[in-house]
Amino acid sequence: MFNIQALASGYGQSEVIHQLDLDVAKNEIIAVMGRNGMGKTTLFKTLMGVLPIRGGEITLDGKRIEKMDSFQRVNAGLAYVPQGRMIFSTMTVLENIQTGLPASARGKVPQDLYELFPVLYDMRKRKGGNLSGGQQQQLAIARALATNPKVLLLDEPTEGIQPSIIKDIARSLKQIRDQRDLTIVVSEQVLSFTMDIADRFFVIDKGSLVYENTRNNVDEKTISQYLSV
Ligand SMILES: Nc1ncnc2c1ncn2[C@@H]1O[C@H](COP(=O)(O)OP(=O)(O)OP(=O)(O)O)[C@@H](O)[C@H]1O
Repeated sequence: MFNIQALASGYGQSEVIHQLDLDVAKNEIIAVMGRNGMGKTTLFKTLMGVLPIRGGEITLDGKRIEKMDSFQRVNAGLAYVPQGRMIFSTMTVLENIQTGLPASARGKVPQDLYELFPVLYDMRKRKGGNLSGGQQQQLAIARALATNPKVLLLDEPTEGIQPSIIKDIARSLKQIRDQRDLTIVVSEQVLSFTMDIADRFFVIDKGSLVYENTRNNVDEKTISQYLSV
C-alpha cells in the first residue's frame, strides 16, 4: 500500500539514506527505530518531499509520488507529524487544527477528531504555545489527521513527553488506525512505546535498515543494542 524502493537522499555532498526499501500494508503500524543521527528525520523529510529524493521510488496506494511537491503528496494521502511537533504557538488550538483542514470543510473540525482528543476541544480557544508537550503532540496529530490521510508519518512522537501521556498517545494511535483504516509509520527510540503499538519493527542504522521483524517474533534485546549508545 505504501511502498518505498531503493530510496536515497542526503544533504550536500553526503548521502544519509542509502538504498532503503520498505513495504507497508494497509492498516499496518510500522516502527522505524534508531539512535540519534541514524537518519529517521531525513527519511521522513524525503518521504514528505521536504527534502529532495536522490534516487528510488515512493508509491502510495498505487500512485507514484516521489516527484510530487509536498502539498500534492498530502492530497495523495500522506500526512506528517514532524519531530518537535511544530505547532503554531501563537495560534489557538482550533486555528492550528484548521490549518490542516481541506477548504471544503469550511473550517469545521470533524467531531471524531475531538472525540479522539477531548482535551483539544476543552482547550480549543487557548494558544497552542500554552499547551503541555503531550497536549501539543495530540494537537500535531489532530492537525495531520485533519487532512484525512491514508498514511500517517510520525517522527519521534514521544520525545520530551511524560510516560503517562505516552500511554495515552499509544492508545489514541491504535484507535485512529482502527477507526480510520489508517497506515502508520512511526520513528522512535522508545521501545516500550513501539512494543505497545507496532505490528512490525525495523531498525535504521547509518541510513540503512539493518533489522526487521514482526511483533510476535521481535527480539527486544537486539533492538535495544542498536538503540544504546
Ligand atoms: N540539514 C542538514 N545538513 C546536513 N546534514 C544533516 C542535516 N540534517 C541532518 N543531517 C545529518 O544527517 C544524519 C541523519 O540525521 P537525522 O536527523 O535524519 O537523524 P535522526 O535519526 O532523525 O536523529 P534525531 O533523532 O537526532 O533527529 C546525521 O548525520 C545528521 O548530522
